[in-house]
Formats: sequence, C-alpha cells, structure tokens
Amino acid sequence: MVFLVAGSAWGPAVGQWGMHPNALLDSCTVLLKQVLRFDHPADMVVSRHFREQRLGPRERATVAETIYTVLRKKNLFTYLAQHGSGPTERRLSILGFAAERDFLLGALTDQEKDWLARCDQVKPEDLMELHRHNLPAWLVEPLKAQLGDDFWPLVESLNAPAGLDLRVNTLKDKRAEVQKELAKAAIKTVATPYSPWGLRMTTKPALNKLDAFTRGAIEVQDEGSQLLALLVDAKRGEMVVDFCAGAGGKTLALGASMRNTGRLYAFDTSGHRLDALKPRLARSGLSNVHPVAIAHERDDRIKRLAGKIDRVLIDAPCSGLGTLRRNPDLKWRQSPKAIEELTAKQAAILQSAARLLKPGGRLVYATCSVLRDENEAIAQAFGDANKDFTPLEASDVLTHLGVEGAAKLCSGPYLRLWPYLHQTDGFFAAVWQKI
Ligand SMILES: C[S@@+](CC[C@H](N)C(=O)[O-])C[C@H]1O[C@@H](n2cnc3c(N)ncnc32)[C@H](O)[C@@H]1O
Repeated sequence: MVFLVAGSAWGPAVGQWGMHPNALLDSCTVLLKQVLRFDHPADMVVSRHFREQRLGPRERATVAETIYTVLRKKNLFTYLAQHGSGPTERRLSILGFAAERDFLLGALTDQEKDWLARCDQVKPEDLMELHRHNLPAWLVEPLKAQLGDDFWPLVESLNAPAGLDLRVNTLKDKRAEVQKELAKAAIKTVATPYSPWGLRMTTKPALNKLDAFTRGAIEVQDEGSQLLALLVDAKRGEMVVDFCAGAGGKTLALGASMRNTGRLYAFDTSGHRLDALKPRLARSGLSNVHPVAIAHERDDRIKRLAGKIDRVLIDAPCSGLGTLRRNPDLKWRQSPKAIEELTAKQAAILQSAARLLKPGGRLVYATCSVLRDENEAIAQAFGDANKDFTPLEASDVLTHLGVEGAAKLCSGPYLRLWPYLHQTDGFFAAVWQKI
C-alpha cells in the first residue's frame, strides 16, 4: 500500500542492526505515547528519549523517522489502527515503522502480520478525505478557501520530509569555495535557486564536526529563511533591529550582510533562546550583534531607540504551520484559539516595533505560517492604520538584489513561499518604507 513508509529518502541506510526489531518497536511505542500527549514539542521529547535510552545512530534515525511518520499521517494510521489489537501506540508505530519490512516482521505476532497485510490492501480511493490529508478539521477549510486546486499539492508537500539547506557565511567564505570544500568531504550540494547564500544538500550528513561548520562558514538555514533576511537588505554601518531574534538564525544572516559593521540589536522576550545565539555568534565571527532580552514589545529599551533605526525585521511568533515538513506535531498542537491569540500578539509586536524606524527606514514583517490570518490580514491592517509606511513590492526588492525569477516567489506585494512550489518551508513577508 502507498501509505506505509518503509525507509524514506532520509531514512536509515540498509545494514547491520544493533537491536532486535521488537526492542526497537518497543522504543518507538514508548516514545510515541509521550509525543502524542502533545504537552511538549515533538523534537524536545524525542531528544530527551535519546538522552535517556542508549541507541545507535541507525536505531535513532529509525525511531525518529517512525515518530515523525506517525505524526504526519496520524488520521490515516489512527483509522487503520482501530481494527488491530494490542496497544494503539504499538499499532501506530508498526504502520509508521521506518525500516525494511522484513526487519519489522521479525517483531510482529501472527495476528499483527495479518492485520498489517490487510492494511496494505487499503487503496487511497477507498479512504475518506480526512484520512488522505491528515490535517485537523479546523485547518482544512481555511486552506481550501485559500488554495483551491493547490490544496492537495500543498498537503502532499507538507506531509513529506523536508530537505536541508545551508547558508554560507559570506563574511568568512564564498559560496562556491564552500561548495568545493564540502564536495571534498563527499557532501554533495547544489546552489539554492533564489538565495545567493544557500547550498542545498542531497543527503543529511552530520555537520557539526566539519571544519566549515566549526569555523562558522556554514549554518543550517532553510532557503526561505535566507530570503527573509535578504529582504531586509541590511547594509554596512547601519542600525538594524532583529525584533524576534530567537536563537538568531536570521540575525547571523543580517550581521554578515552588514559586513560586521554598524549595530545589530537582537531582541527577544526569551533569554533562553538568546542564549542559544551566543555559540553561533562566536563561530560566525560577528562582533556587531547586541542580544537584548526584552520584557515585552513595549519595553522601555524600545522607546529609547524610537526613530533611530534603519531597518527592522519582525520574524513574528506564529503557528509555524509553514514548517509542518519538519514539525508535523504543530498541526496537532495548534488550535483556532491559539491562532487568535497569536494574531493579536503579531499585530501588537508589528505596531510597537514600527516605532523604531527613522524616516526612509525599512520594515519587514515575516512569519513561517501559511495562514492568511497571520499574514496578509496582519499586513493589511497595519498598512491601513499607518499611512506613514509605504508598502514595497517584495518582488521589486528581491529583483533589485539580483534574485532571478523573484516574481515567482511573490503573491501581490508579498513574498509567499510554499513547499510544493519553491521547495522551502511556507513563509510570508511584507515590506514597507517609513516616510
Ligand atoms: C519565529 S521565532 C524567531 C526565529 C528567529 N528569528 C530565527 O530566525 O531563528 C519568534 C520569536 O519571537 C519571540 N517573541 C515572542 N513574543 C515576543 C515579543 N513580544 N517581543 C519580541 N520577541 C517575541 C519568541 O521568543 C521567538 O523566539
């Protein structure tokens, strides 16, 4: 049957196993039970499990991919699991088990084998829509209304694993040189089609021991994220604010774009996330970055900088629904109420951060959500209420920066990236100039 994943493109390689299949299936079952409580992000729960359990790299890859496959296909697998026997989480783990079928069969009872063979006979056309799109009901209507015929291509892309992009730190090296260096370490990459800083990998090797990584020449960053930083077009000697800097993915790109000159404030309400920026900053060679933990978006420190800043990026807290390829648990952890709270927060942050800009300055509002409520609706309301901000066409900005085919990345005045069209996560950005 087409739904079961027995080793995906990113799954573990064929070879010797260090564990009996039943022990591995048990490990998946125990972990899945914890993940499906949805009280913490899945990646955190998986990492904790790996710290507590001794598993080899291949077994870890299988367990992680099994969990993520179940999260991606939860509606379908829950439906199929109704008809089997034994604990639900074990049946879900069997359906998502990310290794060769023969290995899995070594762990199954005769009853389970029969049930799995029956699952294999199920055809997509026999299934209800909810078992094919694997989305929560509340998310289906807004996406269908927005996407029309593109709903199914989007769903398929969101339910597939994501690739892996690197950003080359151009303060340290040129992209072509880093590409050659990686090729010598047998890591094949291609230049990203739109970002001038990006390399797309065709495999997922461990990077953190590579010299290019430890000397700060590369960072893992989706091409879409790179394009958000590019839209800011931060220049030498400027005063720039990354308002929701988090662990600094975009801060590092902005700092390099400023050639390590001027002053770049990295604000965030989470001191913990800003702490994660520090080792990345140390590797990057940037000394123009000033991380500041703020209490909220109206913090006094923001008032003091009002009217003084050349460029502000707001990479707003959002539902993350554009990143379902990497974080499939988010579709189960978000809710209409959470989106409503987020949109209120997004509007408040945008309004407050806009005060920082000096006349002629540039404001970029961005999210990694695919929902209109978090994107166009926020940008539209801000534009209507702030006539001292002129909207800029994102495609003009990117074309001016040398991005070929920039119009294909945009919808109306906005940047709108989609996994099924651009092989990036789903991203949105709106750009204004302060009059
Ligand atoms: C999308 S994440 C940022 C990701 C980051 N820019 C990157 O590229 O890695 C949003 C961030 O907004 C922060 N945040 C939430 N509320 C905020 C507020 N009122 N003011 C500033 N930052 C806030 C969160 O802590 C979170 O780190």
